[in-house]
Amino acid sequence: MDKWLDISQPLNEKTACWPGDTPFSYKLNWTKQDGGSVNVGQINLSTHLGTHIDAPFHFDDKGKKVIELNLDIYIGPARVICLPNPQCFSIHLLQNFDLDGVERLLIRTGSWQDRSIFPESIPPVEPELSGFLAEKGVKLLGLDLPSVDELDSKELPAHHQLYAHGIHILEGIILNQIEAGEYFLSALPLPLMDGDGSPVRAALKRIGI
Ligand SMILES: N[C@@H](CC(=O)c1ccccc1NC=O)C(=O)O
Ligand SMILES: [Zn+2]
Ligand SMILES: [Zn+2]
Repeated sequence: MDKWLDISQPLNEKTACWPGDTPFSYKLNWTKQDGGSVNVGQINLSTHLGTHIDAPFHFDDKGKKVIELNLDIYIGPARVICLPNPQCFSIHLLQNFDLDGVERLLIRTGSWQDRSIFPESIPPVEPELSGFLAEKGVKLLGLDLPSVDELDSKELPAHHQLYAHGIHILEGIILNQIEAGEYFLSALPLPLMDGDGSPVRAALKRIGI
């Protein structure tokens, strides 16, 4: 039986955070050290910190909230492909891969080298890629980057176009140790009733070898 491979960013105060957004914090409200019977902590963080999924409500007031998202999107077979340091994610680049029947596509770019620093710029997903991926059957796109759009984008065209084509978004995965191939993915969001996004514990298990 193959091991689960953790592809999540560990969460602590140092986890790189979107500029101006809420960083991670954890504190103990009750402690054994102070005579309590248990340690009980409290966490505070942005819903878009670290490895996380976006709900459509993130960029559309009428969009689905996290609790409404189908769990099938986040559990099941996934293909990992390597695209080292792309300028952008275009149809031109992706058409070199056989993606027929791929439901969950995870792309390893290695573009975010120093995880302790939030990147200054990232390769964006070209909005036209959405239709191309949807035709292949993709319903989840995962990147080792903090967004699918340029970081200063206000219109978020890739976010909108992906969802318009039924493709959900997983951001900030760590794939440095993951070779291209077929895996089983588990990356369930928290049951946040009003959530615009959610941190996930993302993990892969090798299949088919
Ligand atoms: N789209 C990004 C997050 C994002 O855009 C964002 C996150 C926190 C604070 C501000 C943000 N965008 C501001 O224009 C994401 O999906 O994680
Ligand atoms: Zn996000
Ligand atoms: Zn996003």
